[in-house]
Amino acid sequence: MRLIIRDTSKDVAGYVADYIVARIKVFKPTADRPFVLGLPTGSSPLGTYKRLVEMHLAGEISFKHVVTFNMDEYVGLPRDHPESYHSFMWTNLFQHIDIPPSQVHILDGNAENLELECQQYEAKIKEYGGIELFLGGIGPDGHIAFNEPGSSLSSRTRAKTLAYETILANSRFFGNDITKVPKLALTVGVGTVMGAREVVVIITGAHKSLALAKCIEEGVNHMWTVSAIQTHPFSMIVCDEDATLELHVKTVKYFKSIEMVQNDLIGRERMSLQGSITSLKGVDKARLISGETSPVKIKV
Ligand SMILES: N[C@@H]1[C@@H](O)[C@H](O)[C@@H](COP(=O)(O)O)O[C@@H]1O
Repeated sequence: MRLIIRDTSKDVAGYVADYIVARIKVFKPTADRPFVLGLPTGSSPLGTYKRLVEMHLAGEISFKHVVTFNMDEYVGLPRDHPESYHSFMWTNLFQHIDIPPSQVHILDGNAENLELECQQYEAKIKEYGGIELFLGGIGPDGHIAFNEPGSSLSSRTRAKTLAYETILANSRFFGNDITKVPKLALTVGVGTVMGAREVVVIITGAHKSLALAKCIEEGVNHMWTVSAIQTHPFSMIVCDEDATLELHVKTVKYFKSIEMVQNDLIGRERMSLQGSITSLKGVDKARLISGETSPVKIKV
């Protein structure tokens, strides 16, 4: 797992958007072989979505051959409610880009049979050959999607009762009235997220610093479900300085030094390639294009 630390949440958004765009470009998606992207809601990805829209409008990226699967949705909230995750995604991303609506997948929290809805969602992901890159955010209690503390780390898409802390945190979107926050949600499981070929998690703000520390400095633990990322073969957390407050200085220095060494390798790789990156493939190439990681694999 890599930890990328940027000064501000805006820098984090820029980094993540550039990275996703580079990954899509290198993948060269087609109608028959689309790029399958997992997406979160919340304030964490907002800056990234804004930047993705800007890049699309500037003609730098097309989403025509991108298929998306969102992480979660409230149960019982009308689809057109301003706080439904359907509304969130269309308002902040989908309506501004060229993704065909048929390629957008969001769980239906109003489905008659919620269990069947979840099973079909998993089946659909499988049908597309799995998720190429799952982008996530976390709650202050370290939950990913709506996988609240105590969720099984091998869980799949299902209905979940929300933790009181999450209801409280999300009440800010419902006029600070906790009675208006749905208490149940449909969510992909920790196992669904970790089943993606790559996982990228955004963690910003001092209120997430304890979760970040638990996630990377302690063991894999169902009380901090995002910590399952430690078992993923290809993952990255992108955080801001504020989120590092609870980390040991040694941890911060370690991950910064790894990035420094990698940047140095990128420089050398670029020189030896003399501007050509044609010999590189897939993710290695994306990481080189995004300008932040090296095509040379380093065990971290
Ligand atoms: N289900 C969502 C999560 O997917 C999200 O990561 C979390 C954090 O939201 P924010 O980014 O606004 O802090 O909120 C909700 O609980």
